[in-house]
Amino acid sequence: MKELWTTMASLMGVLAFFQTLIHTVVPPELRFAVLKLFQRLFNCFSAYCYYEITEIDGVNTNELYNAVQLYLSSAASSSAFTSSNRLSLTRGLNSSVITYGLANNDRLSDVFRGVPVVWEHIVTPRQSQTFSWRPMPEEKRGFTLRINKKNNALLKDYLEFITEKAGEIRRKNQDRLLYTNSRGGSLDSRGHPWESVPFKHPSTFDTLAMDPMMKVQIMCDLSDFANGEEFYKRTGRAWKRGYLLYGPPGTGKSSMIAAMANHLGYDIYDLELTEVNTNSELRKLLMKTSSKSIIVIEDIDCSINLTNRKKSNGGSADSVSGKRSGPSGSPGPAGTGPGDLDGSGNNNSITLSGLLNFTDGLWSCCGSERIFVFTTNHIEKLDPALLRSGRMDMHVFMSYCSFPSLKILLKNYLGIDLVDIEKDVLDELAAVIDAAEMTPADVSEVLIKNRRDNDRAVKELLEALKTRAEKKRVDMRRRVEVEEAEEEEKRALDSPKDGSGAVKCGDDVEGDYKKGV
Ligand SMILES: Nc1ncnc2c1ncn2[C@@H]1O[C@H](COP(=O)(O)OP(=O)(O)OP(=O)(O)O)[C@@H](O)[C@H]1O
Ligand SMILES: [Mg+2]
Repeated sequence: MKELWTTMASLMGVLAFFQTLIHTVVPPELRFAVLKLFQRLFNCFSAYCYYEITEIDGVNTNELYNAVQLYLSSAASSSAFTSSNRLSLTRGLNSSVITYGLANNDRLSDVFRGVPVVWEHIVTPRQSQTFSWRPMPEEKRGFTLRINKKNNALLKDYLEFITEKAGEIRRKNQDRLLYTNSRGGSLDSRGHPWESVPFKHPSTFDTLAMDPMMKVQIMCDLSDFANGEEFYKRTGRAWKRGYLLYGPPGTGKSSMIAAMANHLGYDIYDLELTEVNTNSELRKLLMKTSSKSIIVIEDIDCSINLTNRKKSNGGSADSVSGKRSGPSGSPGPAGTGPGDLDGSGNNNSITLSGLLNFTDGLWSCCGSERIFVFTTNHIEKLDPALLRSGRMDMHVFMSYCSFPSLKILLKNYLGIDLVDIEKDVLDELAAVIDAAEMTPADVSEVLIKNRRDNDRAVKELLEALKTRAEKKRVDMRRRVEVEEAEEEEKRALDSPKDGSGAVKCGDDVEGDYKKGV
């Protein structure tokens, strides 16, 4: 230890000597050049390479600086780093997360693929304010990366790794945004058609009550999609995916969308189709969405006149205006038909074809990594073109509360497992749950109301399920009786009085019709 201190003292002495020498011997105008020369000499003999990443690159913000800052901020609190004692703390706009940062002129060590590197945050006062169209910060900030020369080949990969990590952190730290086009076609001061608010829906796949197998399947599908950049590139497919969620009201379709957004860290664009007037307006909205987002159209059957396309195929509606589908007159995306309005901007109303182009056509690929989600309570009302395979990649039926779903709701709302419930009560629940056809929303309601007393909550739920199942049974019996009576009546009307049933030649059919028979 003593030897180390002695060596350090000698080195400091030598350094001080050279500094004084330079100051006395070298004229001031040459000092900078001499120092540079010394630095070059030092670099020649040094085992390290140094890279500077400044905050401002000319007059533009250096994205790499921001990425490094974010990366180091997350890593600063991690034990993988030989961390310094001084860290700066910040909280960004729209964020509820506090981030750590490397304090001014401080250092951090990192290891990438087994290679140690050192980062230094250099902050110096800006000497002269050069002319610039935008105000420059008073301090010059930058990171210096020190890496061993023999590991220099790793630099590109390391910086790519940092950029990717920074993107992840940014998405995690920043609250999701929920966009809406409720202003109709009007733009804000920045020419943006979407309005946004922070999205703080707490729904996750853990809180979502649905068939566990289906849940896992959807989660895997989403993860594959988010990590599938290479796959989509290789196969020449646009990096987008469509989900159609259908089922009765209160079965969790909207909750599922929130869970998807929270799972992937994507923003949501809630597209109000009734506020969109033309196909071209729809296209403009699409162009202004960012990647890594979910574009949602809720209750698609109520949002658009779905007979529109059929009419246009028949040549009655669209053929009047003589519009064709593709830019070269070809049909748009498969199944859009000759009446397709491709969003040429001349239509005075939005059509199903315009919507199909929105999700499938060339314009759907402006930007990437986007998910389209449509929801409906009435899948039978949707145009087959919207349902045909390949249009919506996954059709997800959100069903009434099943036994596995009930298990999740009991855990979420009451904090109990099935083993905590008496065996005969559990058997009764299992026996009645499917017949009751109660939605998860209804079940949640009963559990919320009685959540102070778990036994009471389960009892009330059982009662509600039994009542509902009985009502369903009675309704069903009544419906069957009515149907049987109608059938009987129809049969009686159909059976001819003379027993033959055939209309004889010369019968005055038209006369009977006129008489109102
Ligand atoms: N599958 C579910 N898992 C957990 N909670 C659910 C589920 N379904 C419904 N809920 C609860 O019921 C409420 C209403 O659900 P949600 O809005 O997601 O239903 P929906 O299917 O979108 O209904 P609608 O068709 O009327 O839009 C939610 O706030 C949630 O608390
Ligand atoms: Mg909904």
